[in-house]
Amino acid sequence: MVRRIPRLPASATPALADVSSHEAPDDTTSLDVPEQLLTPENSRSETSSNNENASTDDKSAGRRRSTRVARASLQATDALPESPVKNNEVAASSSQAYVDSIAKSRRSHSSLRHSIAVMENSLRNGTALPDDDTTTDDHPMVPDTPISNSSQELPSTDLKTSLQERTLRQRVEKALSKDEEEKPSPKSAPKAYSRGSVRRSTRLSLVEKATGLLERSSSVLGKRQRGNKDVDRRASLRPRNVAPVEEEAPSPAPKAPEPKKRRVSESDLAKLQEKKEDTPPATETKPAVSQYKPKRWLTHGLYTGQEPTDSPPKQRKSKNSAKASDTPLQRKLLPMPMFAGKRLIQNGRDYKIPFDIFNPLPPGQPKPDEWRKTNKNVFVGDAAAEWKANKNLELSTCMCEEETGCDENCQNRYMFYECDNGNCRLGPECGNRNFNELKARTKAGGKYNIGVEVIKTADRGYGVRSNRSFEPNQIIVEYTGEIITQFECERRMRSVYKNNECYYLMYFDQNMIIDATRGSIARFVNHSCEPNCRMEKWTVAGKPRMALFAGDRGIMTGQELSYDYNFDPYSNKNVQQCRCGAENCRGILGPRPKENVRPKVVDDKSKAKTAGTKRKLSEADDASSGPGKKRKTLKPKSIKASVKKVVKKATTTARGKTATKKTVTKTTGRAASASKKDVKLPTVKSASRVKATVKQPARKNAKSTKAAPKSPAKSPSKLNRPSAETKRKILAAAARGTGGRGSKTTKKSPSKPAAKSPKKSPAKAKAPAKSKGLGNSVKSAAKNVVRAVRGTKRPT
Ligand SMILES: C[S@@+](CC[C@H](N)C(=O)[O-])C[C@H]1O[C@@H](n2cnc3c(N)ncnc32)[C@H](O)[C@@H]1O
Repeated sequence: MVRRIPRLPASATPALADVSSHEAPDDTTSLDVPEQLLTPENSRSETSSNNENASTDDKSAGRRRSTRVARASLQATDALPESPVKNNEVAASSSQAYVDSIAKSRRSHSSLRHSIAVMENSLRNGTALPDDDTTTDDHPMVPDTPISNSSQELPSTDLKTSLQERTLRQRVEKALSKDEEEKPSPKSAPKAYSRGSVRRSTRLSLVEKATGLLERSSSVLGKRQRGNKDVDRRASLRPRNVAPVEEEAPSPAPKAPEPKKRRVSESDLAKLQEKKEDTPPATETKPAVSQYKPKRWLTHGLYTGQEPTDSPPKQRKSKNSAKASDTPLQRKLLPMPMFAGKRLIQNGRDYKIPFDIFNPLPPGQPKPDEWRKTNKNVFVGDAAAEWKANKNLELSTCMCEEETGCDENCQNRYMFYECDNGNCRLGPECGNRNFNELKARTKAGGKYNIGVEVIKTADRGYGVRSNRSFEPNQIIVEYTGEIITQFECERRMRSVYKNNECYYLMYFDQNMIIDATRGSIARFVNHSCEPNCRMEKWTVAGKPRMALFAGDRGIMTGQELSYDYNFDPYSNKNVQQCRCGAENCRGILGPRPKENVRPKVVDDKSKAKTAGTKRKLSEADDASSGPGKKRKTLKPKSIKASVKKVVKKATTTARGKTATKKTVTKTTGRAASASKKDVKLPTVKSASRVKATVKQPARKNAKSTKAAPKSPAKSPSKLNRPSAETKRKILAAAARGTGGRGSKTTKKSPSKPAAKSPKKSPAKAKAPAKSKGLGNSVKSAAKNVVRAVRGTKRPT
C-alpha cells in the first residue's frame, strides 16, 4: 500500500516543514533528501531552527514540535548509532558512494533496499535524484521488499532499463556481500539473512517487521551457535541466497586398512577340517531360539479376603520361597466375588446359584447303625462253589469302529456286556465301560466322585440322594452285597430277618441272591413308580454285577434316587403300600402292570433287568420253579383289592380272629402252599358248633366234612350226595349230550337206547342246576363258617 506524502511548498510554515522532515523514519533516509539534501549546515540550521522555533514559537506549537523533535531525534539516534552527518557527506558525493556509505553506516537491510530503490528510480528517470514518485518509498508503510519495489515499477519500462536495473542491483548486492565477507561480525548475520531475498507481506507494519527481523536474527544466531542447525530447516524457511553452511563433520579416526581377503583353496579347507578334528569338541552353542515366557496366571491380588494369611501377596515365587515360608499354600478354589468376598465370608448371605453343582449335605446326617458297608460282592457259604459249578461263561466281542465308538449299536452293550481290552479293541474311545469308570471314581474318592448320600425320608425310612449331577444313563453306584444261595436266603429269612420290616434281597444270577444287608449304599435306594434311575445287571469280565444307572433324563443335584423295584411279592402277605408320591403310583410295591412291560424286541434287556427285581422270602420258594415258569401278573385293581383283603385279614388276625377265606391271589408252586399255610381255619371247637349248619359242601373242607356226616339226616341241605339212581340218570344224560364222555358212556351202556333221551333231557337240564347249587352251597357254607367262627369268638 503506497501512501504518498505531498511535497510541501517552500512557503510552508517551518513548523510543518520540520514536521515532514522529522517524521521521516530514521531507518530510511528521507526522500526529500534530493531537494533538501542533508548537509552539516542544513542539519545544523534545521536543528537550530527547531531549537529556535522551540524557543520563539508559541508555547503550544513549540511544545508540540519539541515533542516531535525529541521523538524524531531519539529515533534517529537509536537507529543511527553513527553520525548521520558523515553519512550525508558520503551520500552527497555520488550515488555509489552513497549506497556504500549507507551500507557501511547503517548495516541495515531496509536502508540498503531503499538506496537501491532510489538508484533504480534515478536511473529510470535519468536523473540522479528521485522524482516525486520516490516519496512513496520514504513512507514507513511502504514495503521495501523487491516485490513491493517491483510493483512500483512502471509497466512501460523498456528492456534496456530493466537490464540496467538488474545489473545495478547485482552489483550492489555483490558489493554488499563483499563487504560482509570482509567484515564478519555478529551483527552481519541478520543482514545476511535479510538481504533482500525474503519476501514479506506488504501489510506488515514496521513494528512487526522489526520484531520479525530481531527474532530471526536472534534465532539464526542462536542456531548458529548451536551448530548451524538452520541448515536443516525447511527450504521454504531458509534464506534463499544464503547457501546452507556445510557442517564440518568430525573426521573419523583413520581406520586400519582391511586385510585383503584370501582366496580359500581346497587345501586350506582340508587343513581347517583337520584342525577342527584335532581340537576337542567345544560346547555346542545352541542356536538362539526365541523362548517365550510361560504365561503366568494371577493367583491373588484381584480379590479381597481370600488369602489365609496377612502376608502381602507375592507375585513371583523364588525356588526356595515355598520351602522357606511357613505360610500355608494358597487355595486353589475359585475365590469369592470381588470386593464383597470378605464381607460375605464374615456376614454370610443367602443366594441361589443358577444351576446345580456339587452340593453335599452337611455332616451329622442320621445313619443306620446296622448297616455294614461293602463295595464288593462277597460269596458266602456254598455260593462260590455253586457259582463255579454252574458257571456258563458267555463270550461276546464287539465289532465297533473307532469312528462310531461303542454306541447303542455296540453288540456288547446290547447284551449288557461291558467292554474291556479282551472283548473290545477300541480302548479309551470305547463308550461301554461303565463299571470301569465307576471304579476310577471310587478309587479317586471324595464326595463328588461318589456322588450319592444317605438321607432320612419322611415315610419310607432311609433313602439316597445325589449330591451332584449325573448324565443320562450314567452309572451311579453299584449294588453289592453278599451273594448267597437260595437255601441260605431262606434260612436267613426265617431266622435272622424274621422281624425285619425292610429286606435287602435281590435276585442276582444263577438262582443266587444278593443280600445287601451288608452291602453298598445302593441298598437304601427306594422304590418309585415313576423312577429316575434303573437297576441293571451287567456282565463284567465274565461276572455279573448290578448297578444303578441314571435314567434318560439324567439326575440333578439333590434329587432322591429311585428305581422301580418291580417288586414281586409272591404272597399278599408281603405286599406293601407304596408312598412314592408319583402321579401314576400303583399303590403297592408290586410289579408293573402288563401294559408297561417292554415289548418282545427288548426281551433280552428286560430279562437282564428283571433279573434285578426285588424279592423277599417267598422268592426263594418260587425260585425252585425255575425262571421259565409263567406267573400270573396281577392287575392294579385286583392287587388293590387283594391288598384290602390282606389288610383286613391282618387286622382280624391281630384281633385274634381267624381268617375264613383263602387269599384271593392266585399263586403257584410253593408260594401257593405258603399262602395255604397262612390261612388259619377255624378251630375244632368252633367246627363242632358248625356241625349242625355245615352240611354237604363242607366236605371239600376236611374239617367241615367231618362234621357233615355226623348229622346228614338232620341237615336239610341240598348238598346231600346224589342217590345211585340219580347218578345213573346224570351219567346217561351226559352220555347223550356230550361227545367224548357221551360216546364213552354210550360205549359203556350201548344197551340204553336213544328213546331215553327225551326223558333224560330234563335230567340234563338238572345237572347244571345242581352244579350251580353246589357253588352256591359252597359260598353259603363259607359264610356260615365265618358266622360260626364269629359266633364262637363272641362269648356272649
Ligand atoms: C431296600 S429297602 C430301601 C431302604 C429302606 N427305605 C430303608 O430304610 O432301609 C426297601 C424297603 O424300603 C421301603 N420302601 C422303599 N420304597 C418305598 C416306597 N415307595 N413306599 C413305601 N416304602 C418303601 C419298604 O419298606 C421296602 O421294603
